[in-house]
Amino acid sequence: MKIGVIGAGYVGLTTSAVLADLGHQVTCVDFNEGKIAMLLNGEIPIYEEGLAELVVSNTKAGRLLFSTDTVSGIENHPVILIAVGTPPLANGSTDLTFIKNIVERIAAHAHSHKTIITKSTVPPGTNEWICQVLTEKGLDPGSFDVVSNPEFLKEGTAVHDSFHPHRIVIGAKRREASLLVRSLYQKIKAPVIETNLTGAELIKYASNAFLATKISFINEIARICDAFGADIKDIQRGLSEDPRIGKYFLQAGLGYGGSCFPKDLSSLVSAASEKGREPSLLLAVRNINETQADFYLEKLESSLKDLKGKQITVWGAAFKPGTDDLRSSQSVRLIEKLIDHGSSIHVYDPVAKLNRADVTSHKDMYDSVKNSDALVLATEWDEFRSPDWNRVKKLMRGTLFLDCRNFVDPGIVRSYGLIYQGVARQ
Ligand SMILES: NC(=O)c1ccc[n+]([C@@H]2O[C@H](COP(=O)([O-])OP(=O)(O)OC[C@H]3O[C@@H](n4cnc5c(N)ncnc54)[C@H](O)[C@@H]3O)[C@@H](O)[C@H]2O)c1
Ligand SMILES: O=c1ccn([C@@H]2O[C@H](COP(=O)(O)OP(=O)(O)O[C@H]3O[C@H](CO)[C@@H](O)[C@H](O)[C@H]3O)[C@@H](O)[C@H]2O)c(=O)[nH]1
Repeated sequence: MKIGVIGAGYVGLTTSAVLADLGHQVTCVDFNEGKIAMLLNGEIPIYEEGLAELVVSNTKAGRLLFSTDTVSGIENHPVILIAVGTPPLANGSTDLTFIKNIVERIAAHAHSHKTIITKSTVPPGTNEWICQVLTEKGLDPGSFDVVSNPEFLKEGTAVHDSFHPHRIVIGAKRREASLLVRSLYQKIKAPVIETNLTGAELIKYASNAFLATKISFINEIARICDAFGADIKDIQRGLSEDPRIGKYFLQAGLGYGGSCFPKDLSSLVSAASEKGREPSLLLAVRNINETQADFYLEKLESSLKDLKGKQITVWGAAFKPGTDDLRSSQSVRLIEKLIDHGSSIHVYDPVAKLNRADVTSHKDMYDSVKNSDALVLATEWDEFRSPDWNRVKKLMRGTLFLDCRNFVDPGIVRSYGLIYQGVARQ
């Protein structure tokens, strides 16, 4: 099938490469000229395991093209997949500017039947609204279909997740449109859930809200365990053995970040409030996450007495390992709090680039700890699991190690003469 994908970000680029690999003819369009120039040059603008290989092989096979020409992307493809950003506004609701822009362009340049697939995460009611706008702008309702087909990939494992999704959700008004989208993914083995447009939008929001709830739940339990001197890792193990609870998304720590959970939770809160429904659980989930960094800050403060003038090294800046994405990173939230308290910050991340005037970024993890009073592990990259602790201890001025992700063995760290600290760790 001929597909025009609008947006070459984490979702658009991955989806383009995967659809091309499944045998479709894909043109990935982005108005960011720099991004498209890189892609045309065989370079990948984001860090995502396996994506470069997939892009290169499908480009060579002639199934994957890149362009900045949105109009041709619309005119030349019967299937248009929207994967533009839907960032948060200051009040927590969703900024639909990029979606509106593309819908207007579709209205102006759709000269034959179009199946418009919304992959971007959008608030309930948005796809119905797209149908309405297209009709108001003069498109015959029979000349287009709008399908909500939300994306569930995780950054860091985006390619794998796209080939092996837990489910494919398709929201449509007409059976034919739903079947067409099903056929795009014919080669992928996954349960298909068919619903209407708003149902699909809400499955996406409910999924992210539930996962965020699990994380805030375990972080609240960690706060309680910390007060009683219990180890959260034991509680996690005990919970996970019950299949009704499950073992995923119960890693206590600094809390959730990224471009999705914080934004989508706020968007759902906003959508619910607009309809007069008080989302009290979601508000609590968000509140726990927003205050989680304070617990780690207090741990540092209680050990170092005064954070002012202290040199603190932070390992990990990305919102999670496996990505260069810094959006809503909890590590950055903690760094900003430390700066506010007068600490000087040194950062090392194997991939993410934190370019800020008030932070010293290092290319080498050992250089980053030289003369530091404390070392903070904020993102659990593999290379932080068992560094040369001897070297770390010798290079540091102080002895404090704060593990914000419960990632390393406290006994090992202590055996090198360092002080191990965490929330609810023994
Ligand atoms: N990042 C994820 O892990 C993830 C997972 C599932 C769903 N989502 C959702 O998918 C959507 C995209 O997320 P992302 O992380 O890929 O965003 P992104 O910011 O990485 O990429 C969006 C791209 O769209 C381009 N764009 C915007 N308007 C355009 C237009 N009119 N024409 C051409 N290009 C245009 C931008 O230049 C940008 O490159 C969001 O709604 C997000 O919530 C993201
Ligand atoms: O047990 C856990 C699991 C995750 N996290 C944190 O939660 C955040 C999000 O992690 P993850 O879900 O792995 O990454 P995302 O790439 O943001 O993916 C989420 O958001 C995407 C965008 O909507 C969805 O498509 C995915 O299904 C959903 O997992 C990160 O900061 C993690 O550190 C925890 O603190 N504890």
